[in-house]
Amino acid sequence: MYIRKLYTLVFLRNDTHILLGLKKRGFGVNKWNGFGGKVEADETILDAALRELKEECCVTVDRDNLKNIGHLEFTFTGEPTLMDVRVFSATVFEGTPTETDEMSPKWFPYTEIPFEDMWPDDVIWFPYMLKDKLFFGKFHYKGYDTILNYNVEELESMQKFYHDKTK
Ligand SMILES: Nc1ncnc2c1[nH]c(=O)n2[C@H]1C[C@H](O)[C@@H](COP(=O)(O)OP(=O)(O)OP(=O)(O)O)O1
Repeated sequence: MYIRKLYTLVFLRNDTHILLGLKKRGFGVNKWNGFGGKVEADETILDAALRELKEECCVTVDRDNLKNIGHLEFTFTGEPTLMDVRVFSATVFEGTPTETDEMSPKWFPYTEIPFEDMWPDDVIWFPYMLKDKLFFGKFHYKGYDTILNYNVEELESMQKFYHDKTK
């Protein structure tokens, strides 16, 4: 039985590029990733996603333009925590992505995503996101560099996925 901790992860995209941020401190330092973090006790997942995006790269997204596109679960050998990461994407946003204390943002063409400097799982599930498919990925790590086993599947609908999950 794991202790589930909720996180958000937001990607801004256009037809050719995706915005990633280089993490400047803390968990995942020096890795490129989307923008996100822990969901606080007093906020909804959507509110947390919007807050983290603003805090980390100074961009705001209207909540109607933030689409839940995937669900990721990470477990680690010998650790009681399950990281439950809700993945979002937006193509419409306000503001210019700007460096903050936590993240340094940069647009990458889809053909030049720096997977060698990202979490090892990203190269496995990014193709679903880039093909606009909904997805559920589960990864079990030894430490933070080695994936011991994983499964990724395409989903029909996020609503159905969460509905079925709570049955
Ligand atoms: N393996 C993997 N692949 C892709 N994305 C992630 C991981 N592990 C992760 O943690 N993440 C994502 C999930 C979150 O968006 C961040 C981690 O959030 P974190 O920076 O720890 O949370 P904050 O609330 O911002 O933390 P503080 O620095 O404020 O304490 O990475």
